[in-house]
Amino acid sequence: MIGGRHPEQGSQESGRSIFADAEPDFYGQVSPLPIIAKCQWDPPLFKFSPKGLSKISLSPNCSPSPSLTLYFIVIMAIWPPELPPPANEEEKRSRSEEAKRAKRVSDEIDEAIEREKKEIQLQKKRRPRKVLLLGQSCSGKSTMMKSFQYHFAPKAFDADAEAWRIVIYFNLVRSANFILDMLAKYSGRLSSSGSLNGHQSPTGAVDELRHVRMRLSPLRQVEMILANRLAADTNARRIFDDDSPIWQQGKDYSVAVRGGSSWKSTVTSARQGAKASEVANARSIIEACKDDIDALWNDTAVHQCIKDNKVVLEDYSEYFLDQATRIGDCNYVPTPVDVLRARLETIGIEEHHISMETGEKTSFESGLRDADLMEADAGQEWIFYDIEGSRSHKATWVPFFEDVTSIIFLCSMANFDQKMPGSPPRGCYADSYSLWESVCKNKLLSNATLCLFLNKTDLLMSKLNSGVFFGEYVLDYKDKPNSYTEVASFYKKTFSEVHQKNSPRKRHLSVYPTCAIDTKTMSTVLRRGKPLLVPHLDETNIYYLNSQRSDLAGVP
Ligand SMILES: Nc1nc2c(ncn2[C@@H]2O[C@H](COP(=O)(O)OP(=O)(O)OP(=O)(O)O)[C@@H](O)[C@H]2O)c(=O)[nH]1
Ligand SMILES: [Mg+2]
Repeated sequence: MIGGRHPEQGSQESGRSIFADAEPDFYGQVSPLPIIAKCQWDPPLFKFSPKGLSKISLSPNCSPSPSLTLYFIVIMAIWPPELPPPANEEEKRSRSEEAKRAKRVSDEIDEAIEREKKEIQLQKKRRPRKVLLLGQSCSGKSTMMKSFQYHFAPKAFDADAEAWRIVIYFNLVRSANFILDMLAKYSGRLSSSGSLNGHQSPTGAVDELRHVRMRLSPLRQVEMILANRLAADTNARRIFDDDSPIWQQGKDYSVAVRGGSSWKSTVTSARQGAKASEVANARSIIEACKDDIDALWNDTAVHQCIKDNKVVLEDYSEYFLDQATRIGDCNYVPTPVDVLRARLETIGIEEHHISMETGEKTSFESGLRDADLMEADAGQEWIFYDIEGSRSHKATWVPFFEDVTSIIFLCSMANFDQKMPGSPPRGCYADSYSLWESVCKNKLLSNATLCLFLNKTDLLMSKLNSGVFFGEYVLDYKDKPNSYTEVASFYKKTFSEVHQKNSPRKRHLSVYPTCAIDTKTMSTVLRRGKPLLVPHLDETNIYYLNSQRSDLAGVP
């Protein structure tokens, strides 16, 4: 139905008609309001929408006076005029035919409007959704991206698992060698009574520990092979940090890749030749060493040494060392959690294209508000820009990302007791806080929806439970209770205030405590946008490392 009255009441008058030959782009533009009719004055000045007087819209090219506007409003209200009853049968028939024709035109216009609406919606949907991942190094950006892929593009995730296998081996071997280095450093303190730093090894023999170290010596070569395999094929860099003592920094070097996902195809493509046999060789050495790695890691003297000397292990080390026998098995196939745990440092800006396979709802687009959840089509493309942690600070890249739809900022809640290198070094909490502040106040990013993921809830919990005091490192915390709920609430409150104070415009901020390696809770966050909000935190609902450490299934 178009116009103010039904067409049967009469619609035509010579020279003027409210029935348009209305092409949707009558004014050479795609209008969000459906064009329903136009006045056929020459030149046409107005177009009307079907929803009555309130929705009359003007051609962008004309600016009529208020009296002229009023005139058209009145015309719309009274148009078309009442016609006198037909004088004879022929006139009645002709009017009826005219009405039918008008109805046909009306229906065609309705259909065109509907088509136009659908097309616009489709175009909006087809546009790739762009998400910027920001945060300190090691805050979990790449892991969050993998988690998104795991939930919404599972086939692509599975296809990548083979490439991650090499990273997993590398992480395991690197961790074992790190422990060996630490023991070498403290071997001077191996006392004649057979104890390490005064702590008796459960085997009762430090000699046995020495033998284990000797049997694990081929792992040096394996580490080099895997590092070269990952690095050489991928323009990667190996970072040698000679100045930092490895037993404190946990990083004598790390391996990183550049350039999105291309490294995965290069790593998996070489199935034959020298490189493939090198990797096969490395695998059999790992298999031969797996029980010794396990024995080393389960030696209480090793753990005591870590504790006494405040040695910081990489986040992934405990997990992979716990899983040494499984990973070392010749039939080992990486699990999703193994892939999420695998660590490969990002260099520069990585662009990841993820094509939605499930067509499920995701909460990412809308700033995680329930009301706006997006029903994505299968095939919907997402582009994640994963920015290297240290680069996140230098906002030179910002102008390239003005059109991103969402920003996900990851703040690790577990590194508050560590220091960022630099001169002078500053605490990781302060560093993340200032990075967040600069993201919030950036005008060029002000149109993007903002999500803050307070990540590594599991590590925060185990750290607080082990007796590390948050208030000792973050003075603003004062003497509040050293509990997970209080600390997480503190993070939420202070970071929300920073956003409120600095955002160039009023916008919604969603804050979520997350554990990026936990597939179950991440499913809730990513799919429903309704995870465990900090004010209502229930500690029992949050996954944390239990005594077995490898059990990830304990999330209710
Ligand atoms: N325990 C635990 N580990 C996590 C969590 N999130 C990430 N990790 C681990 O932390 C390590 C670093 O995560 P990444 O995702 O590589 O960090 P990133 O922010 O991309 O770091 P850069 O690439 O250096 O900028 C990986 O080993 C992850 O498996 C978490 O919530 N809990
Ligand atoms: Mg990364």
